[in-house]
Amino acid sequence: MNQEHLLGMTLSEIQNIILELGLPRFTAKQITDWVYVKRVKSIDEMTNISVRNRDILKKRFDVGRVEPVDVKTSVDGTQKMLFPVKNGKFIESVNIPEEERLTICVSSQVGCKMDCSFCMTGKMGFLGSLSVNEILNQVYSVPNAEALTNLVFMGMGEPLNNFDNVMKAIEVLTADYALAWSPKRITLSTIGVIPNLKRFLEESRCHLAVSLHSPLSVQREKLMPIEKTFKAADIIELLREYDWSHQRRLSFEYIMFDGVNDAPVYARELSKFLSGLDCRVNLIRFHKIPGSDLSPSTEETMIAFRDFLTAKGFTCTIRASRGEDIFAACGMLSTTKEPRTGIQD
Ligand SMILES: C[S@@+](CC[C@H](N)C(=O)[O-])C[C@H]1O[C@@H](n2cnc3c(N)ncnc32)[C@H](O)[C@@H]1O
Ligand code: SF4
Repeated sequence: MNQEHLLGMTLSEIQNIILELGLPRFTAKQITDWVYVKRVKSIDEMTNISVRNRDILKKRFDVGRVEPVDVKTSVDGTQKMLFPVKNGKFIESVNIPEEERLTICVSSQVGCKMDCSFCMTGKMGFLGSLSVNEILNQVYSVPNAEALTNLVFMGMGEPLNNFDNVMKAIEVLTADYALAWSPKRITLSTIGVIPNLKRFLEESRCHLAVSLHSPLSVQREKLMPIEKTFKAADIIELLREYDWSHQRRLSFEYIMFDGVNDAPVYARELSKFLSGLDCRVNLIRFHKIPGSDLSPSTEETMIAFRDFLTAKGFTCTIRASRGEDIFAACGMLSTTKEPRTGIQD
């Protein structure tokens, strides 16, 4: 039986279905409450809906919750979950505990077509986009799901290449009838697919992280083929049109590659490139991947780079690597072969 899933539907979509099925109008709100707030896994648990009406629902729908088939826990407490998705494929999600927070790093696609030279997910190629159900199932089915405080779209895939489903997932996360999260608890990371970036800025109030990695177009193009189509300079120009001085946060991610983009001249160019923008810069240690000549910068180089940008007035941090021992760190997610045999840093 190919059931449709309730998890992933907005209130108005459920209202339309309720009308179609001839059920009482208030059933829609009861369903969103059971699925999104009470977090039930089956229609039978929706005990304030009559048995007859539950039977009508069950003919076409299920809740659509899927448990991870594998959970790995890092020495630093980071957890990586492997979820099955449609067509026999798999995706990974990561839970990152830190002080008072528990952040989930969700995937938006299986693989990615953007082919950045430093990224394991990119090496998989593009195998499909996740449905709203598959995105939200990560949020509902990871261990400690009810304790999650923040969400980042930094797992597998380019979220702006799955725009409609990512935006609908954000709608559910922030809707009063569902999790009622503040959009400030959500950060979308993108390499800058400009048309959808513009829509994201206009249609959501979530934080934005832009993967920049070089202030120089020629170099960025070598690292990230997207630069041919959407130039970082045009992304910056677009971002300058928005007011970032209030609650919404803009950050730039900058992976530091030894001898490539980590010399003082790059720090100077970067500060000129971003000058006047109210933003943060996150320096990311490169997690080495098989088949790539790139290597991580040294700790001293990263500190000097950070100190330069800080002196120029930027809030600049060196992002702590989390979950490297279980291949859960940024850019290390890949589900080409399961179970994976492992790569070494
Ligand atoms: C995997 S991407 C997913 C989100 C989106 N596609 C993007 O590129 O921003 C999340 C972050 O991981 C970074 N990343 C990718 N490969 C990496 C690696 N090998 N080491 C460190 N960071 C990496 C990306 O540059 C990006 O900033
Ligand atoms: S860094 Fe992001 S956009 Fe680039 S290949 Fe990896 S997932 Fe795709």
